[in-house]
Order: sequence, then C-alpha cells, then structure tokens
Amino acid sequence: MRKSLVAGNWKMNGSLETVDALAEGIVQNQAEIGCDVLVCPVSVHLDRVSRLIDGSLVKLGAQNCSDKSSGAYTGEVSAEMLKEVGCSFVILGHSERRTLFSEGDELIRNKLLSVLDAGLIPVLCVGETLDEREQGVAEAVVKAQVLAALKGVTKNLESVVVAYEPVWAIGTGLTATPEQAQAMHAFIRSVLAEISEELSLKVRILYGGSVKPENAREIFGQPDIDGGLIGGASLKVKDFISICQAAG
Ligand SMILES: O=C[C@H](O)COP(=O)(O)O
Repeated sequence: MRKSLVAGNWKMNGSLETVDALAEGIVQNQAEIGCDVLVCPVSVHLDRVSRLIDGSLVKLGAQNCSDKSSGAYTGEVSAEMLKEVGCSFVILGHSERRTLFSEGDELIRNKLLSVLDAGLIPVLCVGETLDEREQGVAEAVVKAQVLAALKGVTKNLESVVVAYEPVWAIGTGLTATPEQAQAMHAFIRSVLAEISEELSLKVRILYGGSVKPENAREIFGQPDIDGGLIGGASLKVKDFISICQAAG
C-alpha cells in the first residue's frame, strides 16, 4: 500500500518572514494532515525551515542539487550538504530546470544517483509540453524521461518518487482532467513495470500542475495518483492544508 505524499514546491518565493509563517502554519495544522507532507523552500531557507519543522511530521526537501559531491563548483550545493541541514527529499528535473536552466536527461540522472547515494529520496519530475501532447507524443516523451533518469539505477531505486507534471498545466490554471492524469500515471506505472513489476507497485507517482483545494480531491481519488507536487497553492497555509487533507 502506497502512502500518499503531498509536496509543496515553494519555488523562488518568500522572505524570512513569510517562510517562517508558512512553515509554522503548516506545523500548527499537522494534526489535520493524513498523508506524508513535504515542504521545499529555496536552499538559503532550508536550514531555517529545518529548525522550524524539527520534531513535527513535516519533511524537508530541496528544489535541486548538484551531481557533484564537493569541489570547485561555484554556486552548487551537494546532496550530502542538503542531508546535513535536514533534507530527506530532493526535487530533480523540474520542467523549469529543464527549460530555463537547460538541464538534460544525463545531468538529471547523475543528480539522481548523487541523491540516492546520499540516502535521500529524489522526486523525479517528468512531463510533456502542450505541443508534444498535441502531436500525440506525450507518452513517448514521458517514457524517455523516466527511463533516461532510472537507467541502470539499482541502489535505493524503490524510494524514488515520480512527479508527473504536464508542462502546460504548471502555473497556468489549466489542470489535466483527472482522467488525463490517471491515464498518464497508469502509463508511467507500466513503464516502471518494464524495470520491475514490484518497483511499479511501490513507487509513488504524484501529479503536479495547478492543483488547488477545489480540484485536489478528484485528482487524488484516481487509483494511480499517490498525491501531488504543489506550486502556487503551497504558499498559502489554508490551501496547502486543505490539499493535504484531500490526499489523506
Ligand atoms: O512543482 C510544482 C509544479 O510546478 C506545479 O506548480 P503549480 O501548482 O503552481 O501549477
């Protein structure tokens, strides 16, 4: 049985003041959350949020990490460093990293290996653009992204979380219908089954893209959707808690 997970990707938002209020608000309402919950602030806020959520049920994740372990890599942060400040998850391959920062499949795979080596859990983001969906190649694109990242990976593979985020639904207000999302999630599970049947049953697959309190319950009600990766709506305590309740 897979336990639902709701992850808040705070992206490059917030100040020390608003991040404190957000973290404290989520912790104060944790009794109402019936699923695993994760918050992912910017790296400069990680240590602070780690202290604020210490002792609570809320887990900490980073939005990115280096594929390198240490050395002359100005501006980079390693998986071990993230672990040291309390992270247990790392988002990898988000479409904003793929498109705005030119991250390709090979780099994402190397990052994934570093994250797994450090004993952290990668949240591997995959998803097609609107153009790719309209051309009928959405499944092929998503399959290639999943297999490129997981190819040859054996260590801690079952801990990996996959987040399906159709690029056209991110921050746009457009959401995949529950049926569209379910179909892609079932497809991703079939791709995982090509690696191992057992793996496909264990891996949690989250949906991301304009999830809100109003649509969360129907999306999370689909059999292959194990929770969500939430952007905009994770920045408001009330909305985020309500989305977590929908998953629990
Ligand atoms: O990582 C989160 C996703 O990009 C979804 O963002 P959104 O909920 O603002 O559409």
